[in-house]
Amino acid sequence: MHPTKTVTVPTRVIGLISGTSVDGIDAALVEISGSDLDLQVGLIAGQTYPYTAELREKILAVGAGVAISMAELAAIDDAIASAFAAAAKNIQIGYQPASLIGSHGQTVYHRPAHTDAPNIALGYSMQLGRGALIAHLTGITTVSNFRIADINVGGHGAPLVPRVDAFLLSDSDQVRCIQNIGGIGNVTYIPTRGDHWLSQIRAWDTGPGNSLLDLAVEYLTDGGQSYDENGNWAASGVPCYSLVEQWLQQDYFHLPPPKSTGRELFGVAYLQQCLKDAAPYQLNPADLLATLTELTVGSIAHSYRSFLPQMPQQVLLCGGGSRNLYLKQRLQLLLPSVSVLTTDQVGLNADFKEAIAFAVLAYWRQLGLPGNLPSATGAPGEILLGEIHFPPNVKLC
Ligand SMILES: Nc1ncnc2c1ncn2[C@@H]1O[C@H](COP(=O)(O)OP(=O)(O)OP(=O)(O)O)[C@@H](O)[C@H]1O
Ligand SMILES: CC(=O)N[C@H]1[C@@H]2OC[C@@H](O2)[C@@H](O)[C@@H]1O[C@H](C)C(=O)O
Repeated sequence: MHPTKTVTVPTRVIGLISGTSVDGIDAALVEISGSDLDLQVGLIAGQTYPYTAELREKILAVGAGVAISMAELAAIDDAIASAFAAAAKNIQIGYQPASLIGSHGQTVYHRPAHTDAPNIALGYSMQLGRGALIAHLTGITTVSNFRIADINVGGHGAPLVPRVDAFLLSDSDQVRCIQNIGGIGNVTYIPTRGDHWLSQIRAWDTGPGNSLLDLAVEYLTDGGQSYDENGNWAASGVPCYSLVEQWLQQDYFHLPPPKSTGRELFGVAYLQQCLKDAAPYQLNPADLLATLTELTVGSIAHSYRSFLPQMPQQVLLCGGGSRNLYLKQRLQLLLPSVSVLTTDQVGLNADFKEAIAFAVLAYWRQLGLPGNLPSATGAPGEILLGEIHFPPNVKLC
């Protein structure tokens, strides 16, 4: 795993992703130069484009296992691609246009190898919003379907952001953990830059981020609210530690990395079980939210203690959960020796980091550079990620 020296010219790229919260499309218009240790990314514009309520509901239903026909699947795939293409067009308004798009798409299913299908050697992960249609609608070369190459060689295909974290957020003095708190949480542990630092990086999905909290808020408000702004509601409650301890016994938290997960595990059925477990304690809504927050931060702290080679000096939060002040405060209490900050505080936008990462992954694909980190995904080696789709105006030969 040797950093390479590739001569590059600054490239304007759009990164697109809708994550496991299914709250909308994060779009980042960036200017990228360099390749690895000299990688530089300037964020020109970042915007979230919410899905229509109808499309969001369909996506959540498909993700939750509701049966649909192949024709309906194709229609959802194309509706997502059209929404992604519209986001890509919109983010460029008023700026020099981009020459490349990196689109993660929308995950609707993720099954790591040997989970629920012990005899199948390869995992399965499905992201909708086909890149070919995005390229067709925008006229811009589009890289998509990033996870499949890693999965095809036996990796989890997730998390994929760690290699980007490594080159944008490593430091010569500080050992860092980059902790994303989206629907699902994931960490990238980065030792200080030095000999073999890249091969010493560790990364995995820590478990629930906001997924259970959001579902609980929706349940408690009868669909009136979709999340707990700043964690204010949870902050007015008291966590039930016996429940948190009970929930932390769950297998996933004890599985050694590399590991990945999704709403298939930490989704509606999981929350229903949590509500059943909580019934004897007669928690009020605020206590329930405080307890679920404690599960998120407890699972993060537990996984650091169990699986990191050493505690970091800094944890840099990103993703929507980094705005949840109560959650951040609770995490700081559980990690007293660590400074809990956000990636904003070291110059990388915490809301658009994932979108930026998929712009970088597309750029690396175009340069012929690998995008995965084998220590993060469990793949046997580095590999090129993403399928390239050319727009109709490009001469193919
Ligand atoms: N001000 C806020 N206060 C509390 N929570 C917030 C705030 N803003 C966003 N969030 C939480 O962040 C979530 C969205 O986070 P994000 O967009 O990072 O998730 P995602 O990218 O969909 O997920 P993943 O990273 O798992 O793919 C919201 O659903 C909400 O729970
Ligand atoms: C299958 C899938 O979409 N996984 C997401 C999810 O959301 C957070 C966590 O679980 C992470 O593993 C991944 O996304 C980021 C962008 C990644 O691949 O690094």
